[in-house]
Amino acid sequence: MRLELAGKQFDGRPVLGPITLELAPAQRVALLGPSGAGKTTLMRIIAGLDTRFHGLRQVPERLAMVFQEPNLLPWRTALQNITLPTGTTPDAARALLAQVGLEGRDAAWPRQLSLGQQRRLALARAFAARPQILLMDEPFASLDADTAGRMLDLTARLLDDSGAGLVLVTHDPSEAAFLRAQPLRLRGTPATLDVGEPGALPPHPRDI
Ligand SMILES: Nc1ncnc2c1ncn2[C@@H]1O[C@H](COP(=O)(O)OP(=O)(O)OP(=O)(O)O)[C@@H](O)[C@H]1O
Repeated sequence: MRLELAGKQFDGRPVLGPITLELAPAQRVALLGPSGAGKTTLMRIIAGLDTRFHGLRQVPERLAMVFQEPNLLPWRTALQNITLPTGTTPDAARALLAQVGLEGRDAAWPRQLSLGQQRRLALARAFAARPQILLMDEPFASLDADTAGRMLDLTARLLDDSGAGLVLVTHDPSEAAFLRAQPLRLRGTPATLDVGEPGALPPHPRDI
């Protein structure tokens, strides 16, 4: 993936300055920075949800996104929430449900699931799309510590198994460290990316 952003404005107000972000296959990065810095704006540009920017965007064919809100289809079962948007088979979807701790909940409606379970379902749906890069915008926010910890474990395992790359938006550097994502800080107005110390890149899981 390669993004060469010349800049991004909202109503004439510059929010993001020149930013170049390149991700090798399976590379993991975390976008950090204070509230309002432009993390979600940058993520939406990477995801292709915001095309009103100056610059160049090259992304692989399969991207999947996990938001803070699970964004499930309310009138579809847990299983259908995986199979319908991704085209994956019911058997593969059941296997993913089991991996995220929702074994046997195929027929549950989203409203019958807790927020933590809904988020795990959204995570299963994202991995069902067999993404080359997973985009996550504060996926562990507003969960209790236990549930957030379990989601982090699960995400780490699914990333290791799939070899997908990661762009994570978070306020919490420890989440980035846990997922072995290189911390990138958005600083200034308009914001640019500070890639930190050279050599700060954590080892790739396959190299450990
Ligand atoms: N649709 C929009 N229209 C106008 N301004 C916007 C829009 N979306 C975001 N902004 C502005 O762009 C700036 C960056 O917002 P953004 O949501 O990207 O920040 P963030 O770093 O993700 O913040 P947080 O950590 O609080 O989620 C903010 O000043 C925000 O007010």
